[in-house]
Amino acid sequence: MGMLVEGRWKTGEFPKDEEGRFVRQKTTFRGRITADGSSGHPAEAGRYHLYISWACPWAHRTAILRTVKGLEEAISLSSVEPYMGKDGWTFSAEGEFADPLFGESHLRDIYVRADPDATGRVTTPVLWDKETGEIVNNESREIIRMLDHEFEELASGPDFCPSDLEDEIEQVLDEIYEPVNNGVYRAGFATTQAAYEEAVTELFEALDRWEDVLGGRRYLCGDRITEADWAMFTTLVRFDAVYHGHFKCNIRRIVDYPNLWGYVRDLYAYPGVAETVRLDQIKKHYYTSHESVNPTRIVPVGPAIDFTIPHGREGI
Ligand SMILES: N[C@@H](CCC(=O)N[C@@H](CS)C(=O)NCC(=O)O)C(=O)O
Repeated sequence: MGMLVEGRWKTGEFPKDEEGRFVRQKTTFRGRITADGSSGHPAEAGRYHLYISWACPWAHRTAILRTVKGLEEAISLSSVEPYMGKDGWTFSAEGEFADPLFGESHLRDIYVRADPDATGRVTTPVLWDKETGEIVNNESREIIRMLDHEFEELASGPDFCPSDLEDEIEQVLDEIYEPVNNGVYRAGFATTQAAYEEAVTELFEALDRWEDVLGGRRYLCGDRITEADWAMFTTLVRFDAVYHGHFKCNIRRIVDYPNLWGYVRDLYAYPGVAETVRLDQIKKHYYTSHESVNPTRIVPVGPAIDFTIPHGREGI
């Protein structure tokens, strides 16, 4: 792991507090694309590029919104290599993981292009404006909202944050963030028993609660799929393959929860979504990148999970 300090790369450990709890750093680029262009980043076809990692659950949300909003033609996308070592995220010289815009070798080079004095972690996703040569935003929750709402002229597909549900969606996004989306990392990167147990307990309390909720409604906010579901999905779809073993989130598996397991399959079946789930890269990233957690870097072969089993949740 490392980070940029005034445009220079510094290597170091995962940030943690005095009790050994993993501390996620705040993101730094918080601009907006707007339909009317008032922000300086107008919604235009061909203008923006999404740098993602197929392995990363935060980036995965943005790749899903791009697909389900029918924006694949309008917004280009590429992935970094799944392995993230002391140099951070890297591009390969050619092929699937190359940088299609500048041919750079590291994702940090993109950050430094945007800001020669950039300070902070070099994270995916990155929403790049080809016209201004800037990073518009690198916070997934904000990027998915922009893809959902600001590309009306170019997008197809439903509104995943309709105004009548917006407050509830925001509330659910907040509610799942700490115990679930970030909770798996807090468990996995904890460096004390107490910090790990605190995170894993909160995580499974939250999963147990959502299991109950999903017994009575098809999706987190009712009968429509929303941004909150895509945010939950990218954590749950990785859960049994990486968080259960690698991050020691092993009180239960998702397949042990009838409602959560059906819910994941329901979302997986949404047109285009299965192609965004790259389990090979997910496993490779987690098991090989976190040397302190898995020093042998052996990638487990299992578990055998079939996300295509009919979910049977239509009537809920
Ligand atoms: N708040 C960010 C978090 C993004 C994030 O932490 N991405 C991870 C990959 S899963 C990353 O790039 N980590 C590299 C690092 O922290 O150095 C978001 O939701 O977009």
